[in-house]
Amino acid sequence: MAISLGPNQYGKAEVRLVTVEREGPVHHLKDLTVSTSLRGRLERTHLTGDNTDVVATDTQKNTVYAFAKEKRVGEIEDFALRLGRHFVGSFEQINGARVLISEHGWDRIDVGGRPHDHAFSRATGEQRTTAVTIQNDRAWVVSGLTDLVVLKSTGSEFHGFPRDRYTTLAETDDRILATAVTARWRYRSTELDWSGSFTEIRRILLETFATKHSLSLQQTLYAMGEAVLEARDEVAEVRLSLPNKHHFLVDLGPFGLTNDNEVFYAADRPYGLIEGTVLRDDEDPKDAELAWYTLPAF
Ligand SMILES: O=c1[nH]c(=O)c2[nH]c(=O)[nH]c2[nH]1
Repeated sequence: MAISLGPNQYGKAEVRLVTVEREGPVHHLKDLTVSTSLRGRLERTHLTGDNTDVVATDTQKNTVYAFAKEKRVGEIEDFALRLGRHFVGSFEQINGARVLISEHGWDRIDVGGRPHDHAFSRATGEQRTTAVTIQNDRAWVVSGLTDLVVLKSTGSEFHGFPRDRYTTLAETDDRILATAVTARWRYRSTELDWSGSFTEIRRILLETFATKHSLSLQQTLYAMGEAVLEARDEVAEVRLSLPNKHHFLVDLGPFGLTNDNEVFYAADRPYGLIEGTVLRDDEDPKDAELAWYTLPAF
């Protein structure tokens, strides 16, 4: 029986990097979690333990910190591209790299109506993300956001689904719709105004969630992805993962009270999980395959 080494990668996961950029008394904070993975001619270490080709994960971590000092970190996409290209360009045996970065937000503390120069409070759980893939001299960028929690208190219905002997869910033409958006979008280019693009895509996702009258979370998911692709030429495809954060009407009957869509129980789990991809038809599927390889499907 012949046995061989299949696809593999290795690196340092979740390097925590915080930088302070000083503009006189005003400080600018960047708070990142960076993961690097390298691919290439790595049979020797796996098959015999000969580490000649292994760029140590410790070296990968140190490179993240040194790069943060040597040049302004800037946008997470640019930082990830620099790191990935460095590893592939510097080591002949390494022909591919994946760099994942999530950015944690900090808001300036308001003191007497003025944003403080150097004191911050952690923003919500929402994070901005990027996944950069380098393969020889090519690069792909998949950016996104996680945990953008949204709720609309009307403008959402759910009915017309099949009923069998296990179905108890009541049909509704007016329910709360709430979710924590994880969105990732694949860019068609590696040189962009990343921050401007992110801000616009986030705005479009929020606006569409708010304004699209929803007959299902699936319909809302498609509408959100479609709106991004219609407005943003730089985006090739959008993947969304939307947990349905159910808000159930509380039965107030036992207390002799009616519930006119006013009192809800916010369930923690289980939750519906609606996931999907919205695509342009004219894209090369090979690009998508390489850009998403080993990333969560949604
Ligand atoms: O928007 C929804 N989609 C579903 O597939 C579903 N299933 C369910 O029980 N509630 C909902 N809501």
